Amino acid sequence: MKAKLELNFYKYQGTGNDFILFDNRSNFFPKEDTSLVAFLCDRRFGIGADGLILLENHESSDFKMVYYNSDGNQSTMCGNGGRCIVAFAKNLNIIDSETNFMAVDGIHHASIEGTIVKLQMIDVSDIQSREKYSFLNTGSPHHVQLVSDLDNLEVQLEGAKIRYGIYGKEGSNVNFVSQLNDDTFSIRTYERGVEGETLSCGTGVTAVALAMFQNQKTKSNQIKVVTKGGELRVNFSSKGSVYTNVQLIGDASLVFKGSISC
Ligand SMILES: N[C@H](CCC[C@H](N)C(=O)O)C(=O)O
Repeated sequence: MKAKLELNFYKYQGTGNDFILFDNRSNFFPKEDTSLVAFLCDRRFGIGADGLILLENHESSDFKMVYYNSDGNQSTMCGNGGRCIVAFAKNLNIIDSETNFMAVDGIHHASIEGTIVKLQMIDVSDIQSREKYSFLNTGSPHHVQLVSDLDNLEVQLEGAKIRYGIYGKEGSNVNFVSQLNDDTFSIRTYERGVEGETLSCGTGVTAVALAMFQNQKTKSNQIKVVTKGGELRVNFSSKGSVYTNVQLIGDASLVFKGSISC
């Protein structure tokens, strides 16, 4: 018989990508219980979210981020989740306006002003360009493909075909893109581990900005990306095909807090 848990949680969203966050500095959370994570993320039977994030102590940085997709499994870096945990750490008075925190892909510097969080992403140096798409890793794996009619695309269907058809069990996130003007793109993303379209995907937005620059669709290194959940900006430096000082910038805020018995 599993012991009853009374869990105090915080619900955050970053441009519509939504997460359940726990202050797990006391290590109370049963981190191997994937069915609990999937239940909490369930939009009918649980709280509902695209993912779940634990904030934990870390010996040499302000805190550690542990990320789970809504399927219950721990996964690779989440850019929007990274922006939300910075807002969470600020609200917990763990940080002021700047921070360095540990995540699955290493240390991230970030700053927060109001609800706008600027998150440094990993350097990117391996963008694989094919005839119809690019593949790169911005902390999570991303397929990036320009399409003609983004608004009417069946993202669930077409995204799953690519996620399973090209990338197999390991999978990839799948981003469909249209160019609005020289420095602005619109995207829709099928997210691995959610196995569906999310309103935005931070590592996906970052991947689109870098792939569009690499493929000479833009000359700007300050890119605006329009998602269903709002606008994000990606700034970066480039030297040849190496991208550094990659900054993901946008809104992240608390929606509500609560407790759940399970
Ligand atoms: N679903 C992604 C992780 C979360 C990415 C997304 N929520 C973001 O904001 O970067 C994966 O398993 O690769």
